[in-house]
Amino acid sequence: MTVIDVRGATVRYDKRDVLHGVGLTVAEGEAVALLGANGSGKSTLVKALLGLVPLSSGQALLFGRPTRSFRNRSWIGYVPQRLGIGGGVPATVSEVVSAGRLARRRIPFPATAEDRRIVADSLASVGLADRAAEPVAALSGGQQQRVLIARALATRPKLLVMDEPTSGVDAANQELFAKLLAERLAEGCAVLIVMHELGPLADIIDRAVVLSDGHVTHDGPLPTPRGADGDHPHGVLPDDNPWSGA
Ligand SMILES: Nc1ncnc2c1ncn2[C@@H]1O[C@H](COP(=O)(O)OP(=O)(O)OP(=O)(O)O)[C@@H](O)[C@H]1O
Repeated sequence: MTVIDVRGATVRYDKRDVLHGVGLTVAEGEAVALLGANGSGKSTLVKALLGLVPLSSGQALLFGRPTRSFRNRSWIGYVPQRLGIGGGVPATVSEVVSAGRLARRRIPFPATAEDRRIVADSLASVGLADRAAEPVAALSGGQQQRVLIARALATRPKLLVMDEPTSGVDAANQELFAKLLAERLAEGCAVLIVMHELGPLADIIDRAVVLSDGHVTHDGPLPTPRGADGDHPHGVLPDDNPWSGA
C-alpha cells in the first residue's frame, strides 16, 4: 500500500516557490530518507505532506486520501524539527509522551490503563523510563529529543514522519533508535525521515530522496556522499550540497 504519495507539489512562501513540482512516495513497511542541503525544502515538503503548509499546486495523499480530508490522525506519529520542548512548559516527561495518545482517546475521557502502559513502554524504548516524573525542562537537549520520539511512538502509528529526529542524540541512543525503527518497519509501519547525519540509521533505510533548491535530484538507493571514507560511507553528511558528486 502507498502510504505517502506526493505529486507535483509546489509550495510558495512570500511569492517565492521553495518546492517546484516535487514527487515523493513511501510504501507500507518502507523507510525513506529525505536528504539535502540546508534550505533545500525538506521541512517544507514534510509540512506540506501533513497539511501544515498549503500546496500552491500538486497534491499530497496520505493512505490514498488527500491530506486535507484525511481524518485518521492517530495513524501518524510526527517528530517536528528540533525546536526544544521549551523551558517554560511545566509538564513532566510522562505528560509530554501522553500527548501522543490524545488522538487515540475520546476527549475528555481519562487515560486508560492501556494508555499508561503504552506511554511507559514508549519511554522505556528510548531509555528514559526512570525520568518519567521529572519536568521535561530538567532534561538535556538530546534527552528532550528522545521524549519527542517517545511521544510519536506512543501514538502506535502506521506512519512515522520525523524531521531530524536524532539531532543532538548521542551515538548509543542513535543505535537504540535504529533498532526501534527496524521493529516498527517489520510491523509494516512506513517511515519518512529527514536527516543530515545518517549514522546507524543508514542500515535501515530502503531508499533516499534528495532535494536541491526545491527539486528532487535523486530518488533511489542511498547515495554515497562526496569525499566519504569508504569504511563509513554514511557517516557525517556535510551541509554544502553534499550530493553533487554522488
Ligand atoms: N515560514 C516560512 N516563510 C518564508 N520562507 C520560509 C518559511 N519556511 C521556510 N522558508 C524558506 O523555504 C526554504 C526551504 O526551507 P526548509 O525549512 O524547507 O529547508 P530544509 O531543507 O528543511 O532546511 P534545513 O536542512 O536547514 O532544516 C528556505 O529558503 C527557507 O528560507
